[in-house]
Amino acid sequence: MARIKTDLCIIGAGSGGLSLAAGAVQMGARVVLVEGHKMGGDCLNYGCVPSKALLSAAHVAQTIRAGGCGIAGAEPQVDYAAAMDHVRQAIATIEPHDSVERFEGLGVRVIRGWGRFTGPRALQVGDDVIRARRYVIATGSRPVVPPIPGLGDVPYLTNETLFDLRTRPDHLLVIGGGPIGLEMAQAHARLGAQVTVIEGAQALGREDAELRAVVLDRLRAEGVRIVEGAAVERVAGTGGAITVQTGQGAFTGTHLLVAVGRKPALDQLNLDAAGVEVKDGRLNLDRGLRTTNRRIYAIGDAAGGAQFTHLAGYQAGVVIRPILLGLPARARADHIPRVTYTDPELAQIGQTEEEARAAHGDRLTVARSEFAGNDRAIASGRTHGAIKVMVVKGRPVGVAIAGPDAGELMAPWALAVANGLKMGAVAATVLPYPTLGEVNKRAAGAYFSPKLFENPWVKRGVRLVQALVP
Ligand SMILES: Cc1cc2nc3c(=O)[nH]c(=O)nc-3n(C[C@H](O)[C@H](O)[C@H](O)COP(=O)(O)OP(=O)(O)OC[C@H]3O[C@@H](n4cnc5c(N)ncnc54)[C@H](O)[C@@H]3O)c2cc1C
Ligand SMILES: NC(=O)c1ccc[n+]([C@@H]2O[C@H](COP(=O)([O-])OP(=O)(O)OC[C@H]3O[C@@H](n4cnc5c(N)ncnc54)[C@H](O)[C@@H]3O)[C@@H](O)[C@H]2O)c1
Repeated sequence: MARIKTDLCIIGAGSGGLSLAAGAVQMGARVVLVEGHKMGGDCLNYGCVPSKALLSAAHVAQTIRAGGCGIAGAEPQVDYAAAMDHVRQAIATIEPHDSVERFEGLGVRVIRGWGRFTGPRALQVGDDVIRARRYVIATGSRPVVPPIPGLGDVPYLTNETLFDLRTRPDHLLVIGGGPIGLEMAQAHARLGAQVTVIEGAQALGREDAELRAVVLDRLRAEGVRIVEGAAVERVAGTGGAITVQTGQGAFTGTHLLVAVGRKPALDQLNLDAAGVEVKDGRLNLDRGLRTTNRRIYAIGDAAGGAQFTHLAGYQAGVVIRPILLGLPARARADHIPRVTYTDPELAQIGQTEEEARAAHGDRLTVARSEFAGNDRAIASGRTHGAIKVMVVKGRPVGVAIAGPDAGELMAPWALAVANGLKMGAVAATVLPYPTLGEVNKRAAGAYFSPKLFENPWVKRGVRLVQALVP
């Protein structure tokens, strides 16, 4: 048995743990990183990377199928196993960046095994006991498996097994119309599968109602069946013929994907022994992401908030301040963007129109711009969608974009919201023509144009100057 003393022990080598380990060791701390399964965690192995790689394969198929700009469409020859090879290739290309070798090269001590607290300052991994000045729980999340009668008896998929498929499902049933469900629904439909999404409430229910509809309409137009308000009553069948019985009828498919959310992975940590309080499956954290044990912090999906790789990375930057430098830190949430990578993409930062209206009432102005009015979108035949900017006292409090490259278009708004910039900062930019990015400037312009063009004082002033100034 080895007794290891260190400054910082990070449990989980996923998006959050790796960011923190790389930052902390390069700033001079002694760092131990504990990983029980695959380096890179969910994002690399079962999440962002495989899902975006499969969506890209599906995008190629759809581009061929749809044609456009004067080019006739044709049914693409889809080799599902080859598309999954592309997924594997994408993972393999990124893998070295997250590998044990790279992190050991940086000076991190990487220990492979599952970590379990045996006391307030002791973590056991196999035969090793780690005594650290500070610990960070970065153990991610696991798929929620809802207590649906019969589910345990059918061979269902989750994001952890979906990317192992080598043969395209003939008919994929998806329970859950969140980002996982819809991204994978569109990917599979474009690769030639029949797809039915069964959603208990509203698909993409947290998103801006108007722009959510833009995405759902497109998916439906491409043949994805989306049944909303369908409470699942039971599941039955065998591989190849699985039936999901809902309040809205029964749906039978060949495969079933369960995508109804993910819960923090805390079970294995024996948190009681460490004096870390957990309530309803969530850690009790202060605003600086510290648990009820002052030596233990949590970041990423394990922290129990929104679940995004960039959020985990941001939170790594938050906890590094108190842990390494003894400085106070507070985690913000208002400036974290999110994107659902369907086509069109749906991107959001801050408040949706509904949330902003509830919070700010008449003080809210919604400035908008349509892709149909953007010259680049017109030239490339991708005119579906719009941007809405929720503005209070001249500052954006929320931005929602549905349309081509919506995620990329969020960049200036992420800058504005993070730094408290006013609409004038976006309106004052000069952007290359023709770019999709001009929708952002157009939306900012739309905020100012009533103030400028519908203002009688401005008109009077202009008339006066024209009459009096020689
Ligand atoms: C299908 C899918 C698509 C997604 N797409 C996106 C996207 O496009 N953009 C985005 O921002 N986010 C996306 N996400 C979310 C993103 O993957 C997560 O938010 C992110 O991975 C969280 O990082 P993390 O470090 O908290 O956890 P993880 O990356 O999951 O890492 C946790 C690690 O901890 C390890 N671990 C757990 N318990 C222990 C223990 N006791 N001891 C040792 N090790 C342990 C695990 O093995 C794992 O490697 C997606 C998720 C899914 C499922
Ligand atoms: N592009 C991205 O950033 C991205 C992509 C995928 C996943 N993620 C993250 O991963 C996490 C998990 O994603 P997700 O889509 O599984 O979860 P989610 O919680 O976002 O969506 C789950 C959906 O399933 C529905 N649902 C729940 N129980 C149900 C039931 N019994 N029957 C029918 N419908 C039911 C919910 O109403 C909800 O619409 C999310 O936090 C998400 O942010 C992010």
